[in-house]
Amino acid sequence: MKRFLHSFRYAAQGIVQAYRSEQNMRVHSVVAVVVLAAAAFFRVPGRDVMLLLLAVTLVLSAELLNTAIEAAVDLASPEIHPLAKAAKDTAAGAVLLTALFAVAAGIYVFYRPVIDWIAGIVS
Ligand SMILES: Nc1ncnc2c1ncn2[C@@H]1O[C@H](COP(=O)(O)OP(=O)(O)OP(=O)(O)O)[C@@H](O)[C@H]1O
Repeated sequence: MKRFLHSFRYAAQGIVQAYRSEQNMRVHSVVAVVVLAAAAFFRVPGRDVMLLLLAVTLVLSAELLNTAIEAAVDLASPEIHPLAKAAKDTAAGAVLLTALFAVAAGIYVFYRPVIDWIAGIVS
């Protein structure tokens, strides 16, 4: 049980460390809060909120893995090496893919509510 609780503490330390060192983590988190606030404002259905939460979780998880890979590569290969570049660029590619999914999910969820909201203001 104690080891189990320790593993939670180490995981939390990893997340805090990523927030301290990675500006992208902070930017993605601010965007996530704004998106979830917008979901509350537009009263989007529960299943759409779950889709947004999935997108947010994917992006932040990919960013954490990217941070871990960057740290491991910098430790293993502080000098310039094509494999170091491949590892870092591939990890960054994973973040990009999840971010594109998040944009697609955002358009899917907010397109209709935003159109209806604008129509309500104009009419
Ligand atoms: N050891 C290395 N060997 C070869 N290319 C590297 C190496 N380190 C970094 N690079 C190249 O430089 C790019 C930027 O590397 P860096 O470590 O600054 O990552 P970053 O994505 O900018 O990190 P951060 O998210 O902290 O800003 C990498 O994507 C890679 O193409």
